[in-house]
Amino acid sequence: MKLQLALDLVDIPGAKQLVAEVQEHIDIVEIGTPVVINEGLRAVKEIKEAFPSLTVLADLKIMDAAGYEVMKASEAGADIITVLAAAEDMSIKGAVEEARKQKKQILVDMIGIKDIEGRAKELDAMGVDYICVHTGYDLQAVGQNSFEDLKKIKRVVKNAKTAIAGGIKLSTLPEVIKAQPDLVIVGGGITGQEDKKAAAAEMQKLIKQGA
Ligand SMILES: O=C([C@H](O)CO)[C@H](O)[C@H](O)COP(=O)(O)O
Repeated sequence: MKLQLALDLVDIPGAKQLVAEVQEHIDIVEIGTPVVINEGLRAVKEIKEAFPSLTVLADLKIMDAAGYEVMKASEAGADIITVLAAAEDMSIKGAVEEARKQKKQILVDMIGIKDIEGRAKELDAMGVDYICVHTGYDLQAVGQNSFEDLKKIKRVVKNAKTAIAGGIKLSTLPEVIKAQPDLVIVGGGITGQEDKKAAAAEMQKLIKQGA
């Protein structure tokens, strides 16, 4: 089980500072969608150059023109690129094909999907690398989480790795770990803490114990 730090509410210098602080306690650093919107793929490039040994995920949430966008994110240095599960199958397949060419990986984000099991089975058959259940900020605000959805995908996914994102905190991490995802994605649960390094270290410890 791996820990991914999601960076959403920072600029490039802020991202570098944060990664420098917690890097020994995380496996993957995510350049979040708001950062890509504000700073472009330059954010991916600069973080990869500054921290070459860390796996970098570009959270582009691709919906169309997937092959092209995966190619551009790959050129910027992303190791993993996100595509939305709601995208057309043609787009998912295009993303997987381009990622194979570039020796990169695709994480599919299930945000907004209603038939979790059905879509996860289809995505698994299309050869995606990760399937991620995700409660976005807007549903976190009304108290939702993806813990049950994680159990659902764990039951049906045979090949892809499983991941979970959305409002995970130190207090809820043990419940997440029990369901044994391959990847736990945490943003505010680390970046919103006063002592970010301590929060990341504690999460890493729990994950290592539970893996
Ligand atoms: O993907 C995300 C969200 O849609 C904003 O881009 C976040 O990175 C993801 O939800 C993890 O962040 P937290 O919910 O703060 O843990």
